[in-house]
Amino acid sequence: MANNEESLCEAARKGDIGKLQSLIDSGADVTYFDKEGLTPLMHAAKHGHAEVVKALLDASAPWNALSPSNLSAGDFAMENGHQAAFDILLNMGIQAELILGTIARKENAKGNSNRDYLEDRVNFSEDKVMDTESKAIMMAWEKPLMEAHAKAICSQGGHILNIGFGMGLVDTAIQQYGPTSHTIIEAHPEVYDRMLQSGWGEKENVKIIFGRWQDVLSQLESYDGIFFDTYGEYYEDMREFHQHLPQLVKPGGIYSFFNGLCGGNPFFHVVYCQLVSLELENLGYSTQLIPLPVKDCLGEEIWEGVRHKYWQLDTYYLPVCQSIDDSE
Ligand SMILES: C[S@@+](CC[C@H](N)C(=O)[O-])C[C@H]1O[C@@H](n2cnc3c(N)ncnc32)[C@H](O)[C@@H]1O
Repeated sequence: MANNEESLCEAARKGDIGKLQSLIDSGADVTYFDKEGLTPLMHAAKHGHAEVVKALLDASAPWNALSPSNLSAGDFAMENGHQAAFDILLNMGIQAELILGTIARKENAKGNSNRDYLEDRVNFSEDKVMDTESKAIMMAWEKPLMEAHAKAICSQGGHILNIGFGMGLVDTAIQQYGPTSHTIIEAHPEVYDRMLQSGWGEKENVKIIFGRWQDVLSQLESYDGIFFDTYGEYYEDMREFHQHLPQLVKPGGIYSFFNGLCGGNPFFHVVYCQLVSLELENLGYSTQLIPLPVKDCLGEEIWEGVRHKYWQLDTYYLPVCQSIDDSE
């Protein structure tokens, strides 16, 4: 059973491109998982056979299939330091996601992706805010990251916009820079009530706008610093927000966002970091990704009672985006 496919895996392991190609031509299944749960593409990537990786991708081998330990071919290439194979897989991932994005835009369900979340209850505790499915909306371990984001977007002073209040960590840090104005958009009624109860409505330089950012765009001005960190939305929603940056960011202004993109898989995270940088570049923004080590703030106990571990990587890449015209 599956003799051709076992031979395909073997040819991929050995880098035998001739054998591999003839197996593909005779109809061997490139989507096959062997008894270890690995695909021919994973074997080729693990051993750094770039030519074989390319041939398998050309034959429609899935670039994003996962092994039982949740690793993709790109992760195997990355772990083993095979740059050429890694580059081919990275390129493939970016192209595939660009196409997916185009399809998503065409099928756009009119941007109501987190309607259920916004109508549901929210549980607040000292170290996290959770939804009713025990998924974390925001967690206290992110505090140093939020402080670093605040520092980046407040570096020009002036008028600051934050989208998504959560635990108010980034907003507390923004206040420490004494901005001229500090606008906060928050869409969840319970988070909004809590903001008011804790005095955010009385701060002199703070303006709170209640609603989804999509619905309140007409109330916005332009800002020296903007931070975007919502919950329950898709990459496509953030991409839609990015289309508004030219109107929202003042000349010389800084934009940043919570970079939790594919935070559960190292290779997919690299794909999305590159993808978002590329898409921002097409809008006229350069993106610097500043590495911040996070391993030390992430003990296993942090995730107790949390259903989805949304971050599993050792380094956080904090994006700092600026108009390309400003940085020239
Ligand atoms: C991850 S939390 C933000 C955490 C925040 N950066 C902090 O430092 O605590 C996301 C917040 O965005 C809000 N939110 C979700 N979708 C939104 C939308 N479309 N517009 C505005 N706020 C939204 C959620 O209710 C939640 O309070």
